[in-house]
Amino acid sequence: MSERTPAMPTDSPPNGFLWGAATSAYQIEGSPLADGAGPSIWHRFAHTPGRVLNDDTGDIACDHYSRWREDVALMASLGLNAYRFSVAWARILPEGTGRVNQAGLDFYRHLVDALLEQGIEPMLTLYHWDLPEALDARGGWASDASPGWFADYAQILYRALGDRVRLWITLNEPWVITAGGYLYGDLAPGHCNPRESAIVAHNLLRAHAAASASGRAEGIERIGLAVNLEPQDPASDSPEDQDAAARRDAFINRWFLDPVFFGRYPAQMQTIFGTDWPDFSASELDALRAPPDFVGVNYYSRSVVRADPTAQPVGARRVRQDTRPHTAMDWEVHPQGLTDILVWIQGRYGNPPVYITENGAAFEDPQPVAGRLRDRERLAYLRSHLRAASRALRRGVDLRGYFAWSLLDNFEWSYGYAKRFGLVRVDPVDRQRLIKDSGRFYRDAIRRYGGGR
Ligand SMILES: N#[N+]C[C@@H]1[C@@H](O)[C@H](O)[C@@H](O)[C@@H]2O[C@H]12
Repeated sequence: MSERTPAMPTDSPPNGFLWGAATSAYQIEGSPLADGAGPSIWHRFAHTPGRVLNDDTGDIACDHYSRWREDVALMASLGLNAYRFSVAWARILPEGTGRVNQAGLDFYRHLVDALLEQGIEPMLTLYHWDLPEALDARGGWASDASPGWFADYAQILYRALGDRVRLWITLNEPWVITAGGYLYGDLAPGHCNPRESAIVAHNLLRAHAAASASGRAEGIERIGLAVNLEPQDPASDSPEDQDAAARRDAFINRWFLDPVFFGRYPAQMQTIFGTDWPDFSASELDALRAPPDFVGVNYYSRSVVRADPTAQPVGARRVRQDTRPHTAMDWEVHPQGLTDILVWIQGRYGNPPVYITENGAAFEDPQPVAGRLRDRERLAYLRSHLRAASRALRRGVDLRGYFAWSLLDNFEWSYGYAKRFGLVRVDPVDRQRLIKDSGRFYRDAIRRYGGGR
């Protein structure tokens, strides 16, 4: 990679295109119990020995709860015109329902006002995995009452911030919430129960519908759903591999989008879960229909899929593409998959407005030298994926923005601080911020193609 900023990778995007970065509360804020906040399931999970690499916790994280003014200034210096963040439910409702913690609301109101003062559009995620511990004690997302809890929480935020936040996301990655938290158990709350996971997924969809309706009632006009999407390419032309890829496509890409757009689950879900799949009535399925005003696409990589009856519950497994570059998460670098998945949404769901709400990569960063961090691999990843987004725009996809994951190196869930996705380095000792070369590249791309703030 030449020392000079590489040729920009993309045609001019449409006017009003958002150039942002994304984070989430538990991953960056720290101070999880400050100013009256209640504990979340991630506070408990991270403090459970053995659950997180190196027993890292989000107790400090990026110390954003104290440094938010500095971080807004950092966003402005990068030229961002948008910023996606999440609200920690337990800062607003320490017990999950009932008593509102005004200090929690004030934190997010100050953050939003500071963003607006800098001409940065806030995109607010209502739920990014950190359920109040008090609600998990009452059954959590497996509880039939959970959609109501979520809708009530959402209404509090709509009323507090709806006059200044225009872009709302109900849930971040319901598939990961379900699979990580209730099927595979590597994420909070750490359950491994297929039937419970199917019920949790259903309640998450009910919660999205309830929070969407609650938002409409409050005059909120742009409510989206952020989903992790991953093209599933069969490893061969064999019927077995083709069927395996189709099952994994249903399991990962359509489990949540088909219900919200069509009011039905993919047919493969019954095959995948067998007797663990609940017998949902027609009215229960129809109640899931809640088309989002926009789809938030979190894209990282694709999968090449081979049939494998031992790889349950889908009977399919990923085949590593050893000849291709991979990130520190061992995910193949495959920018064409971003174009493909955006075009897939366009064709399957009627070309809805789309934001790339997360795209980025973890790599083993070099140490900074003379105040510069040359993260060449992350810069190349960003460049190739911006180019891929540009190809989708040329195909007529209604793409309205791109949010890099992530603004800051942060708490990467069960990997702790071992995996770094940031455009900006956060020193593990003093939390000092340092814009990496990838951040400089993004800044230059925004200046040249972004239309500015
Ligand atoms: N892993 N990984 C990085 C990133 C994670 O840090 C985000 O919180 C999730 O929304 C999504 O999984 C993607």
